[in-house]
Amino acid sequence: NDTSMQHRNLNHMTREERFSEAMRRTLYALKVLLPREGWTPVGPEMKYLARAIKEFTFIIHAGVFIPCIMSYGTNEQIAKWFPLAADFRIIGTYAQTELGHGSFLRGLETIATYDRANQEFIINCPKITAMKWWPGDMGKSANHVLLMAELVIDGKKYGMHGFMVQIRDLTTHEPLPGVTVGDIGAKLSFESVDNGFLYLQNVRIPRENLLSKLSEVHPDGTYIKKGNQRLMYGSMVRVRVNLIAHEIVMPLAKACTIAVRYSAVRRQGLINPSKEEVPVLDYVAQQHKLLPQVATVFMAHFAAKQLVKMHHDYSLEVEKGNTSQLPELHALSAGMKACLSEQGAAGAEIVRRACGGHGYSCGSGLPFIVNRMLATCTYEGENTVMQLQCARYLIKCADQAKKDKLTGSVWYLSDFSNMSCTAQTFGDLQEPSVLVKLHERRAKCAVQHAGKKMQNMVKNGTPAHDAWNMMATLLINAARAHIMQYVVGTSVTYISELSCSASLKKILTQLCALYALHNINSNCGDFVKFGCLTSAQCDLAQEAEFNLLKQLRPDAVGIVDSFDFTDDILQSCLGAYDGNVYERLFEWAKQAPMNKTEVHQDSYQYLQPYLHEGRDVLEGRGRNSKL
Ligand SMILES: CCCCCCCCCCC/C=C/C(=O)SCCNC(=O)CCNC(=O)[C@H](O)C(C)(C)COP(=O)(O)OP(=O)(O)OC[C@H]1O[C@@H](n2cnc3c(N)ncnc32)[C@H](O)[C@@H]1OP(=O)(O)O
Ligand SMILES: Cc1cc2nc3c(=O)[nH]c(=O)nc-3n(C[C@H](O)[C@H](O)[C@H](O)COP(=O)(O)OP(=O)(O)OC[C@H]3O[C@@H](n4cnc5c(N)ncnc54)[C@H](O)[C@@H]3O)c2cc1C
Repeated sequence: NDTSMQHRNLNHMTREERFSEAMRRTLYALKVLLPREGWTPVGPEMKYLARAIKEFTFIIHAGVFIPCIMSYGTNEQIAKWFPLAADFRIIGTYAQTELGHGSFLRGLETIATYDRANQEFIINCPKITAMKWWPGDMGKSANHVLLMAELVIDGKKYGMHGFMVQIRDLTTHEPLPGVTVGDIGAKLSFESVDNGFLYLQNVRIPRENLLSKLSEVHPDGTYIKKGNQRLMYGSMVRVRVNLIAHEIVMPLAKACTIAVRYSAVRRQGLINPSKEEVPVLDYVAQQHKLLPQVATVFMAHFAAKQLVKMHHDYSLEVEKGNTSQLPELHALSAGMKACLSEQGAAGAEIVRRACGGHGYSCGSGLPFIVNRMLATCTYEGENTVMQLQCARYLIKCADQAKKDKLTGSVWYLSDFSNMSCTAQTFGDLQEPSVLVKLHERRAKCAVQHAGKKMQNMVKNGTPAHDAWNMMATLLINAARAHIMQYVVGTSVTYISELSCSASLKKILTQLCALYALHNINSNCGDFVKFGCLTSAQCDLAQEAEFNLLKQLRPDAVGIVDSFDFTDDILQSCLGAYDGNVYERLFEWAKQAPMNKTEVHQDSYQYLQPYLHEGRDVLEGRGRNSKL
């Protein structure tokens, strides 16, 4: 309720106004509202902010830069930089992606060469493709970067390492010598974020600025490895784990809230010709668009909670020196980020489109959400690349399953029990245990199918890397199937263990079944091809989904109300709690800058001459037509 936190109408602001407004609001929130004993920029308050502020700055500073200091810094380096970063006395970003490389990290070209005589690293972008490009907060805000660069000592390359590099003067904010930095220009979304470019030319930093938890360089240039070098990729794992809740579940919940509320208000057309116009939410076609997306919000939320717990437990083990969980966590986080961002972004567009013309208006709040969710499919690991990383792990596990009993998220790959489905009615197919088994079997068959195809190609003389490349689409499907069985399985377990009222558990169970059935019906080719379902059972699966839509329709608005977004957070004329859609749309449109004058001044410049001529024609005064 603090007016300083209330959103102004972002759609009627320029990009620079939005950049300034987001910075003002974020700093106000962080500096005024939140500091409490033990506050940290990655604590629960940040989660509140991520929910409450439609556009805020310093996402990378708080969500990536600071956690990286904790992950890659020694205790001394943490003691030095964490307090400065937590109090915003330094503003940082995570500068890894380059103009020429983002996915293939071994191809990064920025070099950090050790200068033994001066005990410094010389940072250099040897050519334009080495320039850092995309990091958030880097164009105009950050004065430091956590620079990911190839470490070179005496001409020998040691791979990607993290370096703390100051890029702007802490007083004047001017770029330092050797630093060319700026904003990369307009993007599909994240208008308020200054994603930037950074060209470093022979910038010198002290030896102590190599973040040295995992490796260090002694004054004489001796390189010491201190841990599993794959932990150098740990920041990306953490962000992939965290972004699911904040950048996928939360925005999709907002979009569903808007679309379901609007669909309950919007009357359009007739179902029974003898009755009055119906709310579009009464159309089964509309329920089929909206309710599976509502279900996705809950299931992705439950699965993300499990992943966050797994990441937390893994982090505790890493502190003890045990990194054995890293391969599974990497595969799961990469796969979850890719598959849920794909589902979430597609789902947000489905519900936007379900709102007709007003869903195309920025006043609905939906285009903002859709465009922003599209970015989740690219950043923090482009989805295709992430799905292939997940598949790489699955293929290895499938081989291992032939001789070992697997555990963890891949346990089903060594489950050779009879998994045939005996469902005879659509009710049988709404049973959580049946749905879990179906998803496990489909995933196991998809992984084995891709693996078998590649093995056969290699047996016939195809090089393994070519077989991998040619079967990539099957591998990606296997990764998706694996994640779907993980989401369904963890959600069923989570709901069964949830202590809540029977009526709430019934609704959550129905939503879980809806999510699973919608996934089956959207991928029934796999389920039939792998013998999981007969054609007749596929019909029952569709019947089961339609039955759940009917059961959930009466509670649809109550379910999205439970997300408890305020009108200020939603910023939507269609999704406001009072349902006064038309009055809100009209008021919103009238505030558009285009309407600040009755006649737009450019009309006088370009249109007026023709208007006069038009009047002459209308009043019978001919004119020499030159047309
Ligand atoms: C309150 C805060 C809320 C959070 C809100 C967040 C908002 C987000 C805003 C947006 C921020 C965006 C930031 C960015 O985009 S940062 C840049 C992200 N970039 C990437 O993700 C790059 C993706 N590419 C890679 O990770 C690697 O290049 C790739 C893994 C694809 C390949 O690496 P490499 O060639 O070195 O490895 P291989 O494929 O050959 O595999 C080698 C082995 O290493 C294992 N591996 C790979 N990655 C990891 C990892 N991350 N962790 C652990 N292990 C890993 C891989 O499995 C191989 O193992 P095996 O040999 O055993 O199979
Ligand atoms: C909004 C936003 C914010 C970002 N913030 C940051 C940030 O703060 N810090 C940072 O360092 N970076 C950031 N990035 C950059 C982001 O991490 C990269 O864009 C991402 O990693 C993808 O890399 P790329 O852009 O080089 O695409 P590429 O890797 O070039 O991908 C291009 C295409 O090639 C395909 N492809 C690539 N490799 C393979 C493969 N092995 N197999 C099959 N297909 C492949 C991809 O699937 C894709 O379709 C941000 C990007 C965006 C959009």
